[in-house]
Amino acid sequence: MAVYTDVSESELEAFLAEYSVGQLLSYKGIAEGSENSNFLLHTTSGAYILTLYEKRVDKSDLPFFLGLMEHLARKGISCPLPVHRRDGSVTGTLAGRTAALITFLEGMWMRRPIAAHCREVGKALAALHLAGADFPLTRPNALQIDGWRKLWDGSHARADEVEPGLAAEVDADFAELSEKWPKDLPAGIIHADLFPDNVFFLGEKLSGLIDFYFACNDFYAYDVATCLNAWCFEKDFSFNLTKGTALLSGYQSVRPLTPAEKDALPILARGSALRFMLTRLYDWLTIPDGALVQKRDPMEYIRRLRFHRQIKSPSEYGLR
Ligand SMILES: Nc1ncnc2c1ncn2[C@@H]1O[C@H](COP(=O)(O)OP(=O)(O)O)[C@@H](O)[C@H]1O
Ligand SMILES: N[C@@H](CCOP(=O)(O)O)C(=O)O
Repeated sequence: MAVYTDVSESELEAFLAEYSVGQLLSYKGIAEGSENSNFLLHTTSGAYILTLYEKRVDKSDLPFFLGLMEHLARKGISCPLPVHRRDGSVTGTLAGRTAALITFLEGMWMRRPIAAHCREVGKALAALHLAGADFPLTRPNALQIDGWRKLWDGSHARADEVEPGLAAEVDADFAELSEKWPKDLPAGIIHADLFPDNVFFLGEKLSGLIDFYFACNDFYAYDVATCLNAWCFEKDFSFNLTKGTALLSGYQSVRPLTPAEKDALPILARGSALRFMLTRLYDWLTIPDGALVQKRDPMEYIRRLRFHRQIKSPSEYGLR
């Protein structure tokens, strides 16, 4: 459960007094998510999400994240909007944490996405890339190879507890990825975490994107690779070519990939799998058992890494 910080009714009411959102009617912690503490709020003016920013969010990045949501919404991307306080600011302090109120988005995330959902996600991702192109702020991706190394340094010594031989296996990935990582591909604002739990649907129609707290500037095709990892593998870790084809053709119907982006897809998919394996591994080894947060299995991403290592051509992802 992602509620790291408890909030009392009286402190929440004092926080809300700075906004023009009416009176608090109810609030409850949201079990889903892993990075921040989230609450669903009902006030006399409607439903809102209250987020208290926790360990992985650098508070100096909040103008980027919240400003990006406003920019994308203005450009027609369906995403939450930060609610402004009476003084015009979009963050305040609550229970000792920096906190923001954002609008509630209707819809639910797909536990078992089908190809039609993957196609919609591909289209939405490309639309996000185009809409972000003139966003004036930038944020380097903290989770590129150097950032991965820091995570790895904190986990390496215990990696073999998860699976014997894992440390050596991942060391070899680092060596190869450092050598082959692309240097020059089309780049701009990327979501960087567009997993199924961050995409809402009403039926088969995509109703919105949430959770921009990993958004940054990086290669667009890296975002595509992350979506292939997050949306197109089955529970048995087989890659679903029909879903891959749907996601990639959806993306390309809005923003065609360049030949260089297509060629880079296997190495980007491998790097993306390594990145998510590393954050999961770090949490797996450091979050105490019994903590109120759902730990995600790093092995799911080791299995993807193993798949990407043996890819010979980007067409194996369903690329046309
Ligand atoms: N704007 C929103 N509208 C509706 N539900 C939301 C919204 N933002 C977050 N949620 C709910 O909160 C959960 C956690 O949000 P998320 O931003 O993914 O948290 P975290 O950054 O901690 O992973 C989501 O799965 C969703 O159920
Ligand atoms: N998507 C990441 C974890 C980040 O969680 P989120 O709830 O913020 O999307 C993973 O699956 O490892």
